[in-house]
Amino acid sequence: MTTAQIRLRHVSKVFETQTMETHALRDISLTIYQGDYVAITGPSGCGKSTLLSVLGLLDSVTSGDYELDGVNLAQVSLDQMAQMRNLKLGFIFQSFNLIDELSVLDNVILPLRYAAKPLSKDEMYQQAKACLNKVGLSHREDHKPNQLSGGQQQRVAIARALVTNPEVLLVDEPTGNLDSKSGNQVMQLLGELNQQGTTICLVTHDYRYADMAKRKLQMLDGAILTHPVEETA
Ligand SMILES: Nc1ncnc2c1ncn2[C@@H]1O[C@H](COP(=O)(O)OP(=O)(O)OP(=O)(O)O)[C@@H](O)[C@H]1O
Repeated sequence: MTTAQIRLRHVSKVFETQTMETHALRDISLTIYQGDYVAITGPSGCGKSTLLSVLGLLDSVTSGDYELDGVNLAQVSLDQMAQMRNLKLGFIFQSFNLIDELSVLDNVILPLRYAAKPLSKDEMYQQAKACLNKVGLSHREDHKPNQLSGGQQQRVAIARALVTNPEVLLVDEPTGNLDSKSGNQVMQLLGELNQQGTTICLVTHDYRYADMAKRKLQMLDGAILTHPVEETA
């Protein structure tokens, strides 16, 4: 686990409204390595989701540098950034964000329809079916999401995140809407994906789940309090 995949250097994020400025991230320097499993914890409002959005190229930084696989993102166009996001990153959120009108299989296929390199219909179906198999839901592929339990829906969302073969999974409170048994299953699945080589960055309020990661980062007021490994800023 030595190749740096993500490197933030002195990153800050300020949200400005007409009446106030919020310093959501303050001078964050952080390296995430290939195959890493990082859990981010901290009180409500400390900046965890903002950090994940920045890591996921869903939000820009106010200052500082972000390097993804050695590419400084300040030097790429918005189109290139969107391509890197689609190619390299997968997202899992607390709310499953599945489309109820589509079957489970069609939900999982969806990201492939927007891929830069379009696959044939057969390839898309094969890839989506393989991901559903990975999350143990092959037998539900023709169901609609609202015919599944919450835990099953989250596993569909995980299959959808995996279908583009992302190098990094960014995961925000994946168990927030689940009972503890389903939550444990989802966390076990994330652990297996990490063992198979996927880098994981997880935001969680649950310290039991944070303990499953290889490294824990604690945030407070937009800053990272603990650095279990030395950061090169
Ligand atoms: N779009 C926005 N505009 C203005 N302020 C924002 C915006 N998004 C987040 N913030 C503020 O930035 C700070 C960090 O928010 P963030 O959502 O990252 O916290 P969090 O640690 O994920 O919280 P929670 O655990 O409650 O989800 C908060 O003070 C929040 O109100």
